[in-house]
Amino acid sequence: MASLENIKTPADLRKLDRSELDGIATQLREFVLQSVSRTGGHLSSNLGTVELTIALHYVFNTPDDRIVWDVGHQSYPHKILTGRREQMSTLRQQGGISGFPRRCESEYDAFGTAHSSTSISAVLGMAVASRNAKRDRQHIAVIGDGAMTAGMAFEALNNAGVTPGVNMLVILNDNDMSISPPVGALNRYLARLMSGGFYAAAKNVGRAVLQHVPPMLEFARRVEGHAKGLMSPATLFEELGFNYVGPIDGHDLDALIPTLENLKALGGAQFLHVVTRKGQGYKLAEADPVLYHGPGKFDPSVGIQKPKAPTKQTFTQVFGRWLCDMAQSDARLVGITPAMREGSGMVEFEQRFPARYFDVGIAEQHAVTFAAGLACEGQKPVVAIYSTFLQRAYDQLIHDVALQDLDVTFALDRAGIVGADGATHAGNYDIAYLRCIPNMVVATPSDENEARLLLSTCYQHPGPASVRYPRGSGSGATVSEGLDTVPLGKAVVRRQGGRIAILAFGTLAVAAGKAADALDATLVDMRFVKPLDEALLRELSQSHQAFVTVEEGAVMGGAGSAVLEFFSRERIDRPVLQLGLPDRFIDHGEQAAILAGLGLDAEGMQASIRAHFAEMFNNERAGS
Ligand SMILES: Cc1ncc(C[n+]2csc(CCOP(=O)(O)OP(=O)(O)O)c2C)c(N)n1
Ligand SMILES: CC(=O)[C@@H](O)[C@H](O)COP(=O)(O)O
Ligand SMILES: [Mg+2]
Repeated sequence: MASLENIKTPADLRKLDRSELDGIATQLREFVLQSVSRTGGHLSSNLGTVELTIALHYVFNTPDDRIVWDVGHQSYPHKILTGRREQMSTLRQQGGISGFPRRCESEYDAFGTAHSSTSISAVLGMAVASRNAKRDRQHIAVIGDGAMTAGMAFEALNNAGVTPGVNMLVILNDNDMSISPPVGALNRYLARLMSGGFYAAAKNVGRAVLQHVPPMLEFARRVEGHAKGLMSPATLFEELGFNYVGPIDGHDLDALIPTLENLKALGGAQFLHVVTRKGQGYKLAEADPVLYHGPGKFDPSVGIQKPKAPTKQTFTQVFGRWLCDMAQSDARLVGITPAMREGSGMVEFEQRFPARYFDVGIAEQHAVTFAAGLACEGQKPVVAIYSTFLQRAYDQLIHDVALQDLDVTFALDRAGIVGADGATHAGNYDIAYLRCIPNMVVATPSDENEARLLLSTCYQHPGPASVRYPRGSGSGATVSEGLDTVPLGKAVVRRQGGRIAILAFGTLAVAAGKAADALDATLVDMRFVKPLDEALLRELSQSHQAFVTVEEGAVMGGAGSAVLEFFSRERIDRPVLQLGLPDRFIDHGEQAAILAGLGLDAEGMQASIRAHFAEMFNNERAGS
């Protein structure tokens, strides 16, 4: 039997006989399961793409032919077949391989992905470049039914369908799931494509043709004609200019391989609809693909277990509870998520307030403008969104919400370092990209209780407002039950100290507090980046010689910059040390370790402050 261990590159795979591939698929699936159970990572989607990955590398001449994995969270089988099997034990850990495709990691990773729905645009760009260079190669986008709901995917299809002379194949990997169950009219349309016995018949297209292998072009025409003959009327994708084939069974190599060979021979703009199951081959994941979408480490023989001891409440949970409480007290509240119900803590809200819950699909831009429309008519929308994904909706935030001063609350989860997902998902830029927008309130809670207070405060503010909080939990502060608010733009002095004032924006306040204790510095929980508590800053500048700003966000343009701008405007001549995230992308790893590595733990802050203000500390020592 052919062994997975002997496949160092796809060329080794291509040397195998077709009959050996089923054995490889079994080993590959088992390897994915065992490996992810030891490292944590995206499981269900990868179990679902085992056969598709084998078929693609078997049929196409990778890496010369380009494969772009949309989102890329389903690319582990691809990593394993392209020389990274042994490195899978380092997946998503500091110094290890990424959980997503990266051009710098392998020549087989044709394009870096992680934010969804970019694959068709990227592949079209590559296909046009190849056409212009008269290079004969294939360009393949593998995109899930969830990722297909984003506007960007349709922008690309719209463009591709009328672009002449491009060799591109879009493979829709339809598992009838996003992270949570799929939503929207497109999902209903895809379900219709599979109804009425059509899918059952189409499933056998490849197998039937394999039995009498005709010359390639004849074969191609027959498969094409057969699949199309089953379709009436033309699919949406045909109307957009693609040659649509499918749906076919994405776990059946006898269907996949001849169909891909056929499409390869045809060239042009091809669209293949493949049906897979999320979690395929691992019963627990098949039964609950949501739970197994992105698990931590677990024992595959028993599956994911509930923690025995109570765990600290996460910021996501604090938000979820607050949302339900506020919805209970204010009938105008509506909650919006762009396809991140679980991750954003909205499961209970959906159950309790189904008519006020909106999962709009992977459609961040639409989510924000949809909220703007709701706000125009007196509803109070809360958009729950990861900091990194709000980047997608920046123009909507400015043009549709802030410019019209609409009452929309943004609950920004995963602000700052996110850990295992790495640079693509890091929420490092929201302070910088939000604080420059007129009308926008930017709140940075320092702990879980502050998060609740600031959510209520921002919600009651009659204009656009954002509250940012990180992945996981904070100090573990007890969270009050009420819906109290705090004065907008007012900071709180948590510790009165000597010559240095540390201004903390957000959850790094805890580490900053320890540094303040050690240095006998003043500690201020700033609460808001905007409006900035200018009165307090003016006052502190009278009594302190130096300032330190601390934030888990990009230093450039961040909260520290806001303080410096204010000092400059007011001609306040005090040195300011800005502590925060440097001007480079920060790779995956464990959150606390990354922060410590950047000098953003208590010891690191202390050391930076001592070094930066060495003269002051030396004089102090000399004077005492
Ligand atoms: C722009 C953007 N929004 C949200 C996400 C979070 N996200 C990652 S995977 C996923 C679901 C994707 O569904 P699908 O494409 O069908 O792939 P499947 O998980 O079913 O394999 C979502 C919402 C993302 N990666 N990018
Ligand atoms: C691939 C993707 O974008 C999501 O699955 C993401 O990895 C979820 O991150 P959290 O685990 O922080 O919810
Ligand atoms: Mg899907």
